[in-house]
Amino acid sequence: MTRKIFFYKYHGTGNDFILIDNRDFSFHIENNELIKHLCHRRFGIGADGLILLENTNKADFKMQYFNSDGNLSSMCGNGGRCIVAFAKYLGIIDNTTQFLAPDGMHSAELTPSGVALQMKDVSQIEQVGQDFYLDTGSPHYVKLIDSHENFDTVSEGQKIRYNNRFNKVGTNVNFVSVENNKIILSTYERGVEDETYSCGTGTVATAIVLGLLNGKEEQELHTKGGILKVSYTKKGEAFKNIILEGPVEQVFQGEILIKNRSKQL
Ligand SMILES: N[C@@H](CCC[C@H](N)C(=O)O)C(=O)O
Repeated sequence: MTRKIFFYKYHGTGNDFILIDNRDFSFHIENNELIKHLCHRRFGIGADGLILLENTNKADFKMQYFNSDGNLSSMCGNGGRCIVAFAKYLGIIDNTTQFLAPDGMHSAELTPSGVALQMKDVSQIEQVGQDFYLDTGSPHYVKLIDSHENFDTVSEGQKIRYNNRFNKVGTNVNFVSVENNKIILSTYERGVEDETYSCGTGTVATAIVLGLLNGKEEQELHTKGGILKVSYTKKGEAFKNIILEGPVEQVFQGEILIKNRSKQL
């Protein structure tokens, strides 16, 4: 028998996601093969990840995030911005919200230019040679490079993501250059195992690293899929009140046909 599940497709600066209203818990999160299939760009809908909006008694809603490999993962900044717009679309929230995400509670608001999302405070930043490693809700390695011209983010990203240190748990890898006064960022994402057009937690990690070096508390970063703004307050060693802001867009609605593909659904 074929079952149908309604889905929505959103992107935040080109980081694209399948969103499902799972307040009735009818979509089973153990179904990693189905999630992987839905995210497949040839055989499925195609997306960098899948996000479930669920009920919780602790906040307006709960966000569950899966990478396109089908596995439940840590925080997704662009996905967090998309789910806020989705909650507004569903009439769950008005213009401000508190919601529960994989790394804890977040507050967010809809702004004229999209969604501004408060990210978790960051105080531990490890220097690795000339590079940096930090957790902004998800783990991020940040490397400063001279230029993105002829730079291969996938192969350079894989060298770090699969090195002895990160091979098992993985890391996202960000490359940043400053060209013509523009901050240009590219990201190799674990769990997608490819370059994505933008990564919210990676943009925050990169802005923090740049903030350590240039002292600025507000920066605009250019990703492949658009511009994201990051601001924060630096208190001693800690970066607090971190806000990630940028556009989000609902681009599709449709029905997923479940043809006995999965035992759980
Ligand atoms: N695209 C995301 C990051 C998603 C999580 C990442 N792939 C991981 O598993 O660490 C973002 O916008 O932050």
